[in-house]
Amino acid sequence: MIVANGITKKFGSRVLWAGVSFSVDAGEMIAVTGPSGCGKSTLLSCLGLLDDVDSGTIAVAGRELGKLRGGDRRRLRRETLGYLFQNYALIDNANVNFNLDVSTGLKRNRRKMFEDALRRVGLEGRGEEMVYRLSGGEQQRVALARLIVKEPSVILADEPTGALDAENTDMVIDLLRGMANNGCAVVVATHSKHVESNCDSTLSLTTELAAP
Ligand SMILES: Nc1ncnc2c1ncn2[C@@H]1O[C@H](COP(=O)(O)OP(=O)(O)OP(=O)(O)O)[C@@H](O)[C@H]1O
Repeated sequence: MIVANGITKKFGSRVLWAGVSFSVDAGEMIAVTGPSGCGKSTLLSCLGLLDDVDSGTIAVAGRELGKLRGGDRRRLRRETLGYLFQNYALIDNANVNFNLDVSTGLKRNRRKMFEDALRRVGLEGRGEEMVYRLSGGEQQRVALARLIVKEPSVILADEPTGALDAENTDMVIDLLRGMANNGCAVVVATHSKHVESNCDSTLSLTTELAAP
């Protein structure tokens, strides 16, 4: 589902990572680890068409990202990619259900789908609440419910358990695992050994490459 071949990313003269190759199959969940600043979030952004690598290639669902232009990039983002990033990308000034609605397209039985997703993230019956009134951890779980509704083939999760307590951390791990078991390729950037131990494999980035 994801194949990265010899990818390198620099900011100015600073090399974040160089010659990195890995693949993530459908049904697989991998952890991306490494010290703060080593480029985990940047890697997820490159996989998710939010940034570009300097060299090497990335293919997602058989499409080479560097060759995609406007409409094709948008389509891949909309139809294939699911993001669970630190700002959650929620619409604060709207209720929870509205935020789930933006990812459903033309799917039927939306109301039932939303209720089911909210139940699975422990927010049963909270669909009418305004997002700005929710806690950080609750907002993170709304973002997760949005992924459950969207059913993407690829999930890019950046420190998805950062704002959560132990119980909710396990719920997030279980849900991501469940989506992987349903055929999704899941990439999780994390500092948590617990999250890492629940993944199938680990891609470890180091800062050694960044030394001047
Ligand atoms: N657009 C940019 N321009 C210049 N430098 C950038 C840019 N984006 C990120 N960086 C730098 O690249 C480095 C890697 O950032 P990134 O957020 O990918 O690290 P990370 O491994 O996810 O860190 P953390 O674990 O702290 O979240 C940082 O030093 C950051 O300041």
